[in-house]
Amino acid sequence: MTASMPHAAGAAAAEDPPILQSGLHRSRTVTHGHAEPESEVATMKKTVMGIGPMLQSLNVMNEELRKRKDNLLRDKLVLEESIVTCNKEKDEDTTKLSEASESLKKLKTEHDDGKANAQKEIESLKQQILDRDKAICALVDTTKAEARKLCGLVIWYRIITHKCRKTRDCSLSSVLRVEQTLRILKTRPSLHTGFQADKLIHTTVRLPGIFSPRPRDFSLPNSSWSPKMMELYDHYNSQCDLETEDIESQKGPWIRLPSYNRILKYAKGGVYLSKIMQSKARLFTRNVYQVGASFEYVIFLNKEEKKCVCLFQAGHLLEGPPGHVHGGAIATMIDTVTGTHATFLSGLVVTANLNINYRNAIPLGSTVILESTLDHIEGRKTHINCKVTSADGSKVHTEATALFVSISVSHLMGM
Ligand SMILES: CCCCCCCCCCCCCC(=O)SCCNC(=O)CCNC(=O)[C@H](O)C(C)(C)COP(=O)(O)OP(=O)(O)OC[C@H]1O[C@@H](n2cnc3c(N)ncnc32)[C@H](O)[C@@H]1OP(=O)(O)O
Repeated sequence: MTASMPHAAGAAAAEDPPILQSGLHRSRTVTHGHAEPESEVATMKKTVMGIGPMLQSLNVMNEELRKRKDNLLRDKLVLEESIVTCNKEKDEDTTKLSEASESLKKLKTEHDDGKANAQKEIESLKQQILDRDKAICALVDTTKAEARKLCGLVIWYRIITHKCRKTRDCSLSSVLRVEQTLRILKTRPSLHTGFQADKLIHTTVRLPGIFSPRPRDFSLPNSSWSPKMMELYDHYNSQCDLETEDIESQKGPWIRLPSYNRILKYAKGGVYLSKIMQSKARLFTRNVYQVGASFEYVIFLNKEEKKCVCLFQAGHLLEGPPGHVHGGAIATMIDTVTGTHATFLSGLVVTANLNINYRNAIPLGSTVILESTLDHIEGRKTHINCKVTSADGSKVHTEATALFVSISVSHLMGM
């Protein structure tokens, strides 16, 4: 029976749900088969009765599906909305990004311009410093002996004045003010009328702070000084004019020379000056901060008698022979005192020759006196004698002669 069904009916049956299919199948069987019609009807009825709940569940399913579809549609709408928002934000971000990169580009250009300008200014400042350095060298290199002396004193005596400690210029500005200094130097009568030591000293105290602005003065007494050292210090210091810090107007026969651990302050940029102004450079005799450990000394200068006296207390770091001072340390002190003395007398000098006779060893920790006297000056040569004695003068420890030769600043730079 089933095999004889027409194709159209078979196709329709294939599209119907399985439950309906069985009912239809039977009704078709009844129609074509003409067999047991009543039971067929009853079956049909049963089938139709069964369809109701099925339809109900299908409707429930349908409703659920519809709800899900609605939910999905709502979700889709929400998603679409957020996509729109995202796109808007993306557009805004893109605009902001392009604005930011634009201003970054602008900033970079400004920065580059600023950098180039600063570079130019630095170059021009360097050139100014260089020009001034050259001007100093040119002045020093003049044939005038007074000019040489003057410039030597300008360099060296700056540190022996009290006034230099009051100057607080930074290195760069001080170098830039060299021009002003040069003007002062050129108008000094001493350049043309002969060497006038007092005036030169006075000139040097006007110099801007090439030197350290407020350095520690190592020549002042400290807790390590022995009673003998203090006694001698008081003796000479009481003969110094304490009223004024200006060397030119000091009336006492003695001047206590301040002493710092840094002679020249570092100046940036200048080829010539920076060659001799090294930031880490420290005076050999003043580079130990621990009081009493190495060289404790103070130099007094007597302008009228053209002599120097140095009170020296040798610390435990200066040992040579057990319990006694190293010969090199003694030589160092002799060179220092005679060198300072020669500088006062002749301006910028270097030691050319030093002859030393060690007569009696110096006990470590003891106080001795170094007396530096002028032998004679002969052209560029300054001959100095030096004697090292015990504090009471009863024992001669060392005797020396020293030769100092005057040099120009450019010689110093070329050394
Ligand atoms: C107040 C301020 C305080 C400062 C505080 C600092 C405290 C520190 C102080 C510390 C101070 C420490 C100080 C230091 O530690 S200074 C450091 C140690 N010294 C040196 O490094 C000096 C190196 N030498 C030179 O630069 C040159 O050789 C000099 C400049 C010396 C001479 O070369 P230059 O080419 O310029 O000149 P020249 O050769 O035509 O000679 C000129 C004249 O000199 C005579 N001659 C030369 N050499 C000798 C010799 N060995 N014995 C005897 N005679 C000598 C020569 O015959 C001639 O005489 P004459 O033919 O004209 O008659």
